[in-house]
Amino acid sequence: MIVVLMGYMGSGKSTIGKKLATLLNYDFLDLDDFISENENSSILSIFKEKGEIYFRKKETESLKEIIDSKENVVLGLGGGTPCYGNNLSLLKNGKNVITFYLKLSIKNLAERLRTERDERPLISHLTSEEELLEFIGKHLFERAPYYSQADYNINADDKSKKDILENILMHLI
Ligand SMILES: Nc1ncnc2c1ncn2[C@@H]1O[C@H](COP(=O)(O)OP(=O)(O)O)[C@@H](O)[C@H]1O
Ligand SMILES: O=C(O)C1=C[C@@H](OP(=O)(O)O)[C@@H](O)[C@H](O)C1
Ligand SMILES: [Mg+2]
Repeated sequence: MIVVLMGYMGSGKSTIGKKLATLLNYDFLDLDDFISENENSSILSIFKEKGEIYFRKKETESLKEIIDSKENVVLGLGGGTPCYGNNLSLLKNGKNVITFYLKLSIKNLAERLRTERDERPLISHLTSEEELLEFIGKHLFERAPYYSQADYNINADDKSKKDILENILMHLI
């Protein structure tokens, strides 16, 4: 089985994904890290030096490779992954792929991302709190229709990591 976590930047895909993998005794794969390692470059540098279109191409190629070749892994996507190209179809049609959307409010996301903008090229330029809130609001409105097609929507707003993990595990066991 491939357990996939999707959701907006800062929703906890990487953090929860690692813990979930440990609990399931699966390997954890973070799509961003997979791309970074293959490209020998940080996500921020890939965006800066090669541009977002290049990143999106690598993102789709990497997703395909993982879905075709891995088993018993938890996969944390990037925030944009389900919203580009045929990525969502790859996930929905993948054999033994189960998808979870970590769903958080704009307010919760902004609180987390306020201190974590530097490594995230799409928001690193936003300086004021109002700008960040406005950006997330519009962006999430565009992306939510993709995220909500996950097999399970997990309410992660104000929830502890433990609560979120229990909720996910409930659907897996
Ligand atoms: N349930 C939670 N409660 C509080 N903070 C959390 C929770 N889940 C994740 N975080 C924190 O939110 C930040 C973003 O998490 P991260 O896993 O990097 O998100 P993503 O990979 O979805 O962008 C990190 O600082 C992480 O420690
Ligand atoms: O939302 C996005 O389009 C992106 C989210 C990032 O991953 P996280 O969601 O882990 O921050 C990373 O893939 C890249 O910066 C683009
Ligand atoms: Mg991440």
